[in-house]
Amino acid sequence: MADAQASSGTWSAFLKSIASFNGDLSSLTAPPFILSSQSLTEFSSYWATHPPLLTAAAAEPDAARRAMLVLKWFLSTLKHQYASRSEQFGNEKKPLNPFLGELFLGTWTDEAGTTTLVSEQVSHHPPATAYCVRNDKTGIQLEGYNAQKATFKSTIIVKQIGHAVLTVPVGAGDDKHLERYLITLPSLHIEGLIFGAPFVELDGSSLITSSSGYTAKIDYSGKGWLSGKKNTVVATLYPTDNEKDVLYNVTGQWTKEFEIYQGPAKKNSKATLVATYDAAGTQQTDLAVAPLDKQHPLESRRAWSKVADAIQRGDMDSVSAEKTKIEQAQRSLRSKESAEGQPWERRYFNAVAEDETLALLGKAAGVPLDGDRDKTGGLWRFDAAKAAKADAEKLTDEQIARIEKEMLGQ
Ligand SMILES: CC(C)CCC[C@@H](C)[C@H]1CC[C@H]2[C@@H]3CC=C4C[C@@H](O)CC[C@]4(C)[C@H]3CC[C@]12C
Repeated sequence: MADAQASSGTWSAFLKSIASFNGDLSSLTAPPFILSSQSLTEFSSYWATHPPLLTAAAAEPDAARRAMLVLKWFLSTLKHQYASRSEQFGNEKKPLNPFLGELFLGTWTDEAGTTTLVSEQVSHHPPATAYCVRNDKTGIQLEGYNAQKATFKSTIIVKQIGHAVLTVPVGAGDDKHLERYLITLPSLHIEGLIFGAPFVELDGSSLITSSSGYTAKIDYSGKGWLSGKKNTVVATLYPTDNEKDVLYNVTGQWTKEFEIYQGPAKKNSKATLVATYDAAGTQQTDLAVAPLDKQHPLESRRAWSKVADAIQRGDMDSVSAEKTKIEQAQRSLRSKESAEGQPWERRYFNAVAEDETLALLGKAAGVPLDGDRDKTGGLWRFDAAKAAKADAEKLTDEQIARIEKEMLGQ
């Protein structure tokens, strides 16, 4: 509390500044206690905090049940995606604004096998992060990208732009194929701003549409809405062409517990209960990240280590000095690139002209065929050949020093 007291002056100045802000979240100058030493590239890891849930659909023979398991996994990610910072620190924080080419790489190892994450900042203007999560045992893959559009109306309102695609290898023999799920993202707003303890609440709805012909529609609400409880979630799963034929429904809170029932909600009873999920009680698998000295120089924690240290120490002069080094190096690199007509080459992703999944499912999920590329810098897709090349690369000490100088101003 002493902290909040001491910074209450800066907090009201901060509130005034966001009331007149222009939609660019990275331009907000937040008071020290709200600054996170974690960059947005790290947030991609929230998609697989429970690899056994992510991969569960691969072993399920029934297509409708697979769609239900995918919905369950998606809902299980929400707590970490949207509430983990406020639960850990007592408030949401302002993440570091990634630089173009920033990477976040890691591995989960558990009963689901080995699951790897690559996350890359693929666009700077507008800022967009792309990611790919791959599981070795099942061949399940999740890829996607996202950007945010913020507005201010009593509080910070954030619309997520972008989508994710989950591919699940299913069937046997002649029927072997990849089932696809196109996933859209909920919108959110910040609550608790005037009390100096901001946290995320989800609102609106999102969809998961599958190539097997099912759609899940997920509705989000908070305190003072339908149920009056915060972090409320209600979902229905139905054949994409008949929203009235509800096969499963979900009700609960994405930070606590939710139940999955067979059939429409009006028939919910003990007898129709299919599964329950305890978000608070389910153990997550920790992501293993290489030690700093073994990381690529553009990996997030290594690249931002001086800024992060300064944030930990509360040394705001060093924070801004160290940030400026990276920002200036990035600016001169961009002008060099445009002078030479050589744009920055993404390490794991390509901006593609069109995409099969969007052609197939985009309409049902409300995702435009071009993947909103004007707002995300591209329709970004993972490139396995690039990834294999990147993973095999060995940098010499000279190369590392050069990257650190040219790209990070070190
Ligand atoms: C703390 C307040 C006062 C400052 C504003 C912080 C803003 C920039 C933060 C608060 C919550 C954050 C969001 C929380 C969770 C996610 C899900 C993740 O998959 C993509 C990024 C995204 C969508 C974050 C984007 C940045 C965000 C909107």
